Parts: sequence; structure tokens; C-alpha cells
Amino acid sequence: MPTSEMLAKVGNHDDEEGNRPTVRVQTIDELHSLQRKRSAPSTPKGNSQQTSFLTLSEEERSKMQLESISASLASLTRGTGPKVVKGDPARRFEGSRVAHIPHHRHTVAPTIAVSDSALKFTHVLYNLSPAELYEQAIKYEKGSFLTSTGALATLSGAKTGRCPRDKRVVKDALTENELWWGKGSPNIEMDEHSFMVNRERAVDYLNSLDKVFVNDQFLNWDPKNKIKVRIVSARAYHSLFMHNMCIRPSLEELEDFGTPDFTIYNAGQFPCNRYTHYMTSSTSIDLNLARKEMVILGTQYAGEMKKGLFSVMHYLMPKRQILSLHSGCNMGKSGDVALFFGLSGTGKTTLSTDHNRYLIGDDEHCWSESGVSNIEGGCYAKCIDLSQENEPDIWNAIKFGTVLENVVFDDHFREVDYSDRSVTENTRAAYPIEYIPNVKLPCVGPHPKNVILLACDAFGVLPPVSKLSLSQTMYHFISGYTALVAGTEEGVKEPQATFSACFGAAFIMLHPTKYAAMLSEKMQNHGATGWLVNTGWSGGSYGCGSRLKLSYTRKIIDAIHSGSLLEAEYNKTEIFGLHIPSEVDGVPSEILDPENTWSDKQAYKETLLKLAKLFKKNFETFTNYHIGENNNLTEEILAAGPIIDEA
Ligand SMILES: Nc1ncnc2c1ncn2[C@@H]1O[C@H](COP(=O)(O)OP(=O)(O)O)[C@@H](O)[C@H]1O
Ligand SMILES: C=C(OP(=O)(O)O)C(=O)O
Ligand SMILES: [Ca+2]
Ligand SMILES: [Mn+2]
Repeated sequence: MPTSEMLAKVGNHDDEEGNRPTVRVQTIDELHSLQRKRSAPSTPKGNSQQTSFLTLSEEERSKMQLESISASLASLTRGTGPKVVKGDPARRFEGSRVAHIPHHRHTVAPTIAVSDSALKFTHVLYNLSPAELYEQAIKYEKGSFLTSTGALATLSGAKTGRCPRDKRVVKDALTENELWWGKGSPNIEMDEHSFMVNRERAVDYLNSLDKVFVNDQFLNWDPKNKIKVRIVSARAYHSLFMHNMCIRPSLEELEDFGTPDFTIYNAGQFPCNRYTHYMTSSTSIDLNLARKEMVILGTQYAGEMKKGLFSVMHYLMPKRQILSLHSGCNMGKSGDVALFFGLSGTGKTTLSTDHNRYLIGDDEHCWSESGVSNIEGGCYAKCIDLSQENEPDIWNAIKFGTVLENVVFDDHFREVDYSDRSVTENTRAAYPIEYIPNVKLPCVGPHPKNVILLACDAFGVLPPVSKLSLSQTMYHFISGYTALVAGTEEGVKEPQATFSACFGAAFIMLHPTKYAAMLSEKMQNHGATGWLVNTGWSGGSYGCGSRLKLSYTRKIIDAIHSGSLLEAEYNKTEIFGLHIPSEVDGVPSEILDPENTWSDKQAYKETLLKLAKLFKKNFETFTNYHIGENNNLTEEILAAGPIIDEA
């Protein structure tokens, strides 16, 4: 047993003179209580001044936050939320310092309505810091480890990617007319009642736990169009992921947070009931725009939250005449902004993270009257085959605070093997955007000068770069083409063509032509140039050719940014009618026309024709829709697609 004398020696045991300051404590517990100074329960960014720290006492503020969280977690049948209390249940003495919600709020209908979960406390871990979340994850979540560079390695469980077929949107009187439904649409309907069944299931699951994580954060760096989001989840992994991906409020902003504009209930560890109407699997991601809520059951893949909120923005922003974009975005030293559209794996994150330019964001943006703004506060990079040489900024961002999903690492040294696909091909790193050294803070910029459409063409017939007319830009934007290789298994040789309207059909809520019309108007008003960049195959299709060197693609992108590519000499290609430059600085000229790179010219022609037919077939669904006044744009856009000589 330690005596106070022994304790007094802590910190100066090697001091002969005995005149160093001593620790003035009586017990080991007291010593430990000195270790951690109490700070506000939030995650401020750097220079938070504690000055205008308000009229409310800390206790009152805390009580209001807890009441709001309890209301968020309210059961709809029982009408009340759980008794919530702040802090980790494992550290009880701290939790008990905070007053919980007054009793009368929870005794509305005493006998029938009360469930056991209403009789216990749910501990709320509110806006924990990365360090606290690391501790929670490592202590309580299997599969959580520190890597050699300080990142938090996690497993997302059975689902290692999004489940678009399990996404449901509540169809009610309003959304029935407003949203895009039917063929090609990502919005698969559900009714209000089934949503409530799933919501109750998620909330009951969360309330049954000892503790839940709550993140209150923002979306959109445009201060006039900022959205307040609350994420309630059961895993430190989810809380840290959203901490990184959403915009982190300052202490002061958190004080006045108030009621969120949108709430996610992530009960991903718990399945949905397959006998609930509209459910087709044990996974369900449900969006209710009227209630401003999203429920996640049966998948722990964190990307589902980020992209779910992106869908919400694709609904809210166009209502304010703001275009939401599935694109990366960066800005040159002279203020020239570029957008990078493209489906998953085409290079938005890789190419927007450019050491010579300021990063505005890697995935989700808004284009308003005043310019562009990032929706998010972080990046979500693929890390399969990541190398320090090819992507140094992303490599260096994988450090303390970063969530590393589904990667494989050495058991002892904890060095990550980025080439290992044992868990999944879709390994990911989620980090705060400030981890990229040349970030543009705040993440906003002026109107774009270049609009780059990325396609990873595994057929190997699209040119590495083409300059597009405005109608061609619209045609390719609405088509949203990419073709990745089907898989990495032996014998899979045939690339799989994907068409995803607006390069993000999985996330749009309105008809694609609505976004296309807005893009066309904005590009015209601000004189932006459209480009099509193939980041995929050259010298033949997948199996024969090879993926274009990232260094060449970067040179092409450099030439777009600098304006030098606008001045180049162009030739028009057959069928697709694309304008390809004859020279690009730093790129071998012979690869600029894909026909040159194929040894079998006949095979090239056949593959090109095959792809053109796929484009035409895909576009059939859009030919009935009208874009622009008098439908004039529709005609122009159609004419800008591939032309197949049927003779
Ligand atoms: N020529 C290229 N251009 C862009 N990316 C390339 C190229 N060659 C290989 N890649 C790889 O392809 C992947 C692109 O993925 P990413 O940038 O995350 O796409 P997105 O953000 O659009 O989903 C990265 O892993 C990158 O290293
Ligand atoms: C997170 C995603 O985005 P991306 O692959 O475009 O980076 C996703 O599509 O799940
Ligand atoms: Ca994507
Ligand atoms: Mn990305």
C-alpha cells in the first residue's frame, strides 16, 4: 500500500538534494486524477478562444445537450427518450458529475409505455476527441489496432462497400412528385410506416447499449448553406470516421448547436427484419426527408453514412439553386479552380490531391452563385496498392487520427501491406482534410475554370484526354461512364461498363437532367471548359493493354490546369467525335490517339463500336426528357453522343 511519503517521492526519486517540486497528493487515485485536466466535451480546431463563454452555466448547457440527445433517441411508440448521461460507463465518477435529465420528462405514461431500457441510463460519448475514440475502439472493438504510423486500423465487418440495392427512400405526398423514381433511379421506395419500424428497431438497439456515440457536426463550408448533422452510432470507429469526414465545429459553434437539421441513427451491427415490408436483405439504409432522418441497419461500412448525407445534400441544395457535385476540387496558385467528376475508382481523390495545387475537397462539392464549397471536412482515399512514391500526400496523411479500414498489417511491427487484398479490394483511409499540407482553408473557391470528367475505360478505346464542347460535356455528364475490370480473379478478362448518371446516380435524388441543366448553365455563365480524361487502359483492353501511368495522367491534368492544352492542335476522332490534342508536354504523343497503341487495329475498331453502342443504349432512357428552354439542349446533347454509321 502506498503511503503519502512514498507518493510524495514520485517525480523526484533521482534527486539527491530533494529540492525538486513534489507531487502533493495523498493517494494513487488522486495522483491519477491529476493526469487529465477537464476540458469542454468537444473537438475544437486549434485556436478556440474561450472568451465569450456565455451566459449559461456548464451544467445547464450540458443538460440541454442531453435533453436534445434524449429527444433524438425517443421511441416513437413510447414517446420518450432514454435517460442519458454523459461519459464512459467505465469511468463512473465522471459520468455522475453531470446531471441527467429531470425525471418528469420520462414518466409520461408510467406503466404500459415504460420498457426496461427506459429504466437504465444510456451513456453518451459526445463529440469525443480522436484520442478518446482511439481508446474506446482499442478497448472495446475487436479488430481495432494501432498501425506503425499511428493510424487506427479497423474492420467494417461483413460489408466492405456500400449496398446501393438496400437503400430505401420514403415515398410520401411530397417526395412522390419531387424525386426521381423508377428505372435507373437509386431511390427505391418504402412507406412511412416501414421506416418507423426500422427507426424503432435502430433506436431500441442503440438504447439497449451501455453507451452510444454522438457526433454533432456540419456539412458544407459555405457559411450561408451550412447543414447541422447529428450522428448517433454504437462504434468508436463510426464516430471517428464522421469526426474526420464532416466539418468539425469549434467549441463556440458547438455551444449554439441547437437542433440538428438531419440525424443519422447508425445501428449497423444490428440487422433489419427481413419480414418488414420493402426489405429484401438484412441490410437497410433508409432515408426519410420529411423527418430529416436516416436509419442504418445491417451494415457497418462507414462510407454509407458519408454517402447517405451526400444524398440528402443532393436534395436540399438544388432547392436553393445550388448544384451538388460528386466531384473532387482543387485550385491553382492563380485561383483557377478545377472539378474532377468520376465514379468510384476513376481518380477524383488521387488527382485532386496534387502537391502543386490547393485541395478544396476530394469527393463532394456545391457550386453556388458565389463559387464552390466542399461539403465535407475530410477525405476518403482508396488505399489499395498505395505507394509513397505515387501518392505522397495521401501516404503522409495516414497517421494518428486517420481511420484505416480493412487493411492488412504485420502482426508485430504493424506495418500496413497496401497490396494485400485479403479482406477487400476496397481498403480505405479516412482523414481530416488538414492532413493534406496544401489544403485550402476554408474549403471554398471561386467559379471553376475546368470541368474534368474522369472515366476509367478498361476497354482501352477512349483517348487519354479530349476537349469537349458544352453539349459533349452534358452528354458525358449524363451518361456517367466508366468501365472497371470485373474483378481480380483469374480468367476475368471482360471489362464491365457502368453508366451512372451525373457520375453519381447512387446519390442523386432528382432527375439527372435537373443537375445537368444546372451544370450547363453554370459552365456557360462562367466560361468553364469541359474535358474527358481516361484514367483507364491504353494499348488494348484489360488483359492486353495496361492502365495509363499515373504520371502521364498527372501531366495531362497539369496541361489542362495551366491552360496550355487549350492552345494545342486538335484532331477529331471517328464515332465519338472527340477532339484529341496532338501533343501534351511530358506525354508520349503516340498514346494520345488510342488507335496507335493497339497492335490489332480491327480489334480496336470493334471494341470502339461496341462501346459506342453501349453508350447509345444507355442514353435511350434520357431521350424523352427535356432540358433547356424549348427542348433545344436535348437535341444538341443527343447530337453530341457517338454517331454510328449503320451502313
Ligand atoms: N492513371 C491513373 N489516374 C488516376 N488514378 C490511377 C491511375 N492509375 C492508377 N490509379 C489508381 O486508381 C485509383 C483511383 O482511385 P481514387 O482516386 O480513390 O478514385 P475516386 O476518388 O474517384 O473514387 C487510385 O488507387 C490510384 O492510385
Ligand atoms: C466512398 C465512396 O466514394 P469514392 O469511391 O468515389 O471515393 C463510395 O462510393 O463508397
Ligand atoms: Ca464515389
Ligand atoms: Mn474518392
